[in-house]
Amino acid sequence: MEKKRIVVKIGSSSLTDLNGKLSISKLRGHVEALARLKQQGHEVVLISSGAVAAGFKSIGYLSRPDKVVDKQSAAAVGQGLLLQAYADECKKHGIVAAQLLLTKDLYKNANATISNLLERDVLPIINENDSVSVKELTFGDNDMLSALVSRLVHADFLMILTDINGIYQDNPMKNPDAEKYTFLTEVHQEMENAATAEGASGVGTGGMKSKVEAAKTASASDIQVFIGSGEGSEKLVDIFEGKGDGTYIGSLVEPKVLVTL
Ligand SMILES: Nc1ncnc2c1ncn2[C@@H]1O[C@H](COP(=O)(O)OP(=O)(O)O)[C@@H](O)[C@H]1O
Ligand SMILES: N[C@@H](CCC(=O)OP(=O)(O)O)C(=O)O
Repeated sequence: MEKKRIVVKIGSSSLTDLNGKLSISKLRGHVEALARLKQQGHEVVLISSGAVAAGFKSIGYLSRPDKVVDKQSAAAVGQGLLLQAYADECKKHGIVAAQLLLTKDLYKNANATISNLLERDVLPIINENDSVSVKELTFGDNDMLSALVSRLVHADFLMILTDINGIYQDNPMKNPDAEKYTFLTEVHQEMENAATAEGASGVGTGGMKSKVEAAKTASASDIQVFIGSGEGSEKLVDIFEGKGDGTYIGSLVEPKVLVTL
């Protein structure tokens, strides 16, 4: 199989339990799938949310806080815990994990470091440096961060894992009859209109809207995009092979069908 450079983005909704707290068992499942993808010979970069989810309880909040400074404080505590959990799980698969906390004004400086880490078979794990990112200087959310990093490192594939199995014509939480987009060659206007900022879980930022914007940014640079979910240790390999449960945007993965609604 041809070696590809793959960026995997895991959102808060895919890392948390029903109370919005970091779920180590979910994280463990993702690491197993990342390890399988690496075993196939691909270069893998992980963009992981979850710092706020991992930290809010330790600093006295019963649920995920809303105020920016509270989230920044929760992230300051949680990021260390998040990375420790990743490092522990990665070690079980013989993988060394590296942490990169990026800011919007300086993220391009990370390019050489990421490439060097990939050459050394290390798994770069990237998050926004939440505690120092103020409103004017944030990526918005990790969806756009994942698209920009994908462009920076000339990735072939961006896989955005979330709590829903793809992009629907309408938010399925409101409209259960909404149909799903499966394979598209590019983001089109109907899809942009369909994707709302609402997040069902309440732990994510940006909802589907930010994922579609990220998909638009990445696919404009010829990066194949997948947005959806999956189960088990083969889920990322399945996504790579076109068997993922979600929406594909781009022309790397068959079938190359443009769906127009
Ligand atoms: N058109 C749509 N298709 C699918 N999901 C949508 C759509 N519009 C809004 N959503 C919502 O977006 C949510 C995922 O976004 P979010 O909670 O931010 O995830 P994450 O934490 O993974 O970044 C879904 O749970 C769903 O409720
Ligand atoms: N950087 C924040 C997450 C921000 C974010 O975009 O979250 P999500 O929409 O769940 O990917 C954190 O680590 O908690």
